[in-house]
Amino acid sequence: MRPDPSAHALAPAGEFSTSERNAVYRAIETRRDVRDQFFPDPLPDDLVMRLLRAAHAAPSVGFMQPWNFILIRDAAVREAAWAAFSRANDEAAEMFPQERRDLYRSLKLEGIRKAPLSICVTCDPDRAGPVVLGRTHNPRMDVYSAVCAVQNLWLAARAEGVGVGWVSIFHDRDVRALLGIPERVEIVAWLCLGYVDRLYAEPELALKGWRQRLPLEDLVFHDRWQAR
Ligand SMILES: Cc1cc2c(cc1C)N(C[C@H](O)[C@H](O)[C@H](O)COP(=O)(O)O)c1[nH]c(=O)[nH]c(=O)c1N2
Repeated sequence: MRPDPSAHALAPAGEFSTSERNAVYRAIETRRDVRDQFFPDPLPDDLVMRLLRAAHAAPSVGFMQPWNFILIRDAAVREAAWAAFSRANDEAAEMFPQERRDLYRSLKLEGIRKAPLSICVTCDPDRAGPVVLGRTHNPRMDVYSAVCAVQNLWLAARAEGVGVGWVSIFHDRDVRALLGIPERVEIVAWLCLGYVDRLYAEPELALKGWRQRLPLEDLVFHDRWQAR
């Protein structure tokens, strides 16, 4: 039976108070990718559930909610993930020109062993059947939806005093084998989570001279693409 739409009145959008609005922007602007500042203390289950509920509140194409969240607390699994990272990171280092390679190698690019919890976020393209509202002309839309879930979790974590670090320096096949993820399911993110009490004021990669934030005005076009 179809739900009766008239039974669902629109709720007032409501205004955010100034402090609520400031809090949202503060979470956005001070969120950081965390690699090294994790405390080892386990995250309470109710906190993890709040973060997952934030992720699950994300927008998704055709409301397909294609995500799964694999919670990884087992130190042996995290150790194996770190080994997979380490192999991939050695390969990655070789791909940069010599003058960048030493700087690359000096960067800490994961917190897999230090963070008490990892979450692997996946995208199941079959979650809502073969034809999905909004995905028909761009099959990547399901993965974009899963990335929205990651960002919701990341911002909620910032407000909870929990650091999050996204690690993508892996061969897909290594993570797939480690966690038993079927071929048809896409691996979207490996996230490291743990309490933090200090965060860099700017992206660590900027502070360490890897790459600087681009001026926003260079990225905004009006009405059409502008060659610059
Ligand atoms: C899809 C994706 C994948 C990765 C990242 C991010 C995203 C969005 N980032 C984090 C990235 O380096 C970081 O977001 C930027 O440097 C900006 O810093 P803040 O996030 O603002 O601290 C990241 N960082 C890292 O140390 N190792 C990694 O493998 C990755 N992978």
